[in-house]
Amino acid sequence: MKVLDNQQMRLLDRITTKEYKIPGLILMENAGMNTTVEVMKALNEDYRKKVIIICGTGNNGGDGFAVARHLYNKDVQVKVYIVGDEKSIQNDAKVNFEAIQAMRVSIGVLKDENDMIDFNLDLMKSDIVVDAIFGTGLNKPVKGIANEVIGVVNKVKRKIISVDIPSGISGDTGKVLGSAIRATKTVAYQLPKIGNLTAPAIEYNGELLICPIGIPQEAISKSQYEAKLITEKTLKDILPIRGLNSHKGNYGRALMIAGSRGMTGAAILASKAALRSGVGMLHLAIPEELNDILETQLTEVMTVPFQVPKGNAKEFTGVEDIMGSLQRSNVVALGPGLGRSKETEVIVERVLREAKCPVILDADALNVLPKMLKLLKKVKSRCILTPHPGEMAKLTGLSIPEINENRIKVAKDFSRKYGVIVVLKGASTVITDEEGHVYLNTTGNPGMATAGSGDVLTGIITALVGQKINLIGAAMAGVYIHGRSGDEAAKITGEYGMIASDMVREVPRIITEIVNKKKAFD
Ligand SMILES: NC(=O)C1=CN([C@@H]2O[C@H](COP(=O)(O)OP(=O)(O)OC[C@H]3O[C@@H](n4cnc5c(N)ncnc54)[C@H](OP(=O)(O)O)[C@@H]3O)[C@@H](O)[C@H]2O)[C@@H](O)CC1
Ligand SMILES: Nc1ncnc2c1ncn2[C@@H]1O[C@H](COP(=O)(O)OP(=O)(O)O)[C@@H](O)[C@H]1O
Ligand SMILES: [K+]
Repeated sequence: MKVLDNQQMRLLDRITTKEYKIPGLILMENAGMNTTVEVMKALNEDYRKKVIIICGTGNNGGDGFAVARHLYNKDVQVKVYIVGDEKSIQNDAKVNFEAIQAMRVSIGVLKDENDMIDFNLDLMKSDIVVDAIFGTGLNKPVKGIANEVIGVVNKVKRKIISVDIPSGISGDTGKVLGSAIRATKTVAYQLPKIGNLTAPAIEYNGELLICPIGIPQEAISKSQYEAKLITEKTLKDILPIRGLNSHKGNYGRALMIAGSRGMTGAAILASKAALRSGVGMLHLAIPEELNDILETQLTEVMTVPFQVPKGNAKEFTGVEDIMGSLQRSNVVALGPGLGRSKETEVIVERVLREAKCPVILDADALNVLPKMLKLLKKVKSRCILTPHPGEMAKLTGLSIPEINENRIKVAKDFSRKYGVIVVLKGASTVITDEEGHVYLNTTGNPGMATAGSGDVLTGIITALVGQKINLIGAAMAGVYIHGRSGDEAAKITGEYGMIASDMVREVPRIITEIVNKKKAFD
């Protein structure tokens, strides 16, 4: 599914009205009708309940007036409040405004402090609030009376249904512009906006519902978009069905360089996740002193023990053992639990210079990467980087808040600048490629914020690349499966008690489920 920014949504609206001759008023009517259905569900047929509809002076407010008209016709107790000057209401919104005036729906206007008294009283008596203050037209920080209204609405803890996007959220970035409504449910029209899906705004949507409003499919298929959502359907096109006559050689020979004293768990998690995601053969390069413990823990993995010098990193001859194994691999992943030592620097540098196969860089490989960023451009094959915002901050020199306020742009810029695929982790993981494509993940939950969770992701992506899935497909499928494994694990343990191994356990079942659906479809 496409995800649009404000301008792209406006363009799609315009194409619908101009080229497909569907008047904006019809779109607004569909939007109003669909939102009314959601309000009716929230009312649960209890006609004693009161609904307040807060409308801005733009088309988002127009949708709100249409909702008011339909609810009023159904004998629901409705009160409309307009934030701003009603004289500035125009076009389609004005048609709906004049209709509710003619129908004598109760309307109040909020222009200054004095108007807040009645509003507050009505708000206290209300059961449901419909938020139609700002939609995709929000273009500056919310101030004055609108800011005050948002503040009090958030405090009264009513059911809040936001029209298109919670008012105050930037549809372009998901950033809170001053203040924003914290909705219980958001009814987004036709396609989600970036702001509906990216952090930090995902906290504000409540339940997100995408409702059609009558924009023609042809117009949507031709429309420009900022990002695409990764869904189960995306994966059906990515994950191959295994040939009956296939053998382990068909599914890759992956090299994982992970783990160090005190961080063997990272190597174990990444390795198990890779095996559980179907890689044919997995070699794990680890310091020799850890070989016994890892061989005991990882029955199916072949270890590549390497010597770590006691003193001078220049005497790190063990790196040649790793490079030898690299020559025979069709994917290499490095970083989980590797430590931030001089040896790690040597390993990362040598891999970037010598690898002929795709390279996946995570954790400590990313931590030492700022010293040798330019090498990324020299890699013979392609790279996937899987930073969390902290690692991204080191890679870019930006602060973590700067990254989180503009996740898509930051990832996109880095991908373009260095010619790599970026998987910027966190709630709603963003994936970007060298050509500026953006993909947003829909799976996962806060239970995944637990040590080792990222190592599992690295393992899954490594296995998929090993199985010769193209890199961007592997990154997309990897984050989706990883998030679903978190969602499935949370159903059993809950978010508090979930640990990374619980996620590994769920991976095979999720992959099988998707591939089986694909088989049934084929
Ligand atoms: N055919 C269509 O297009 C369809 C569109 N649809 C709906 O329209 C919505 C988009 O409508 P929109 O473009 O009219 O913008 P909207 O979000 O209502 O806000 C604009 C108003 O807010 C004002 N304003 C902005 N920022 C402000 C601030 N910080 N503080 C104070 N004021 C501020 C701005 O003022 P101005 O910039 O003019 O000064 C203007 O008055 C979309 O989300 C969907 O719900 C559906 O009906 C389907 C058909
Ligand atoms: N709130 C959340 N919602 C969805 N996914 C999350 C959330 N918090 C963390 N995750 C996911 O969990 C993983 C954590 O990775 P990372 O921060 O590298 O952890 P670690 O280094 O401990 O393994 C990432 O894939 C991230 O997207
Ligand atoms: K809104």
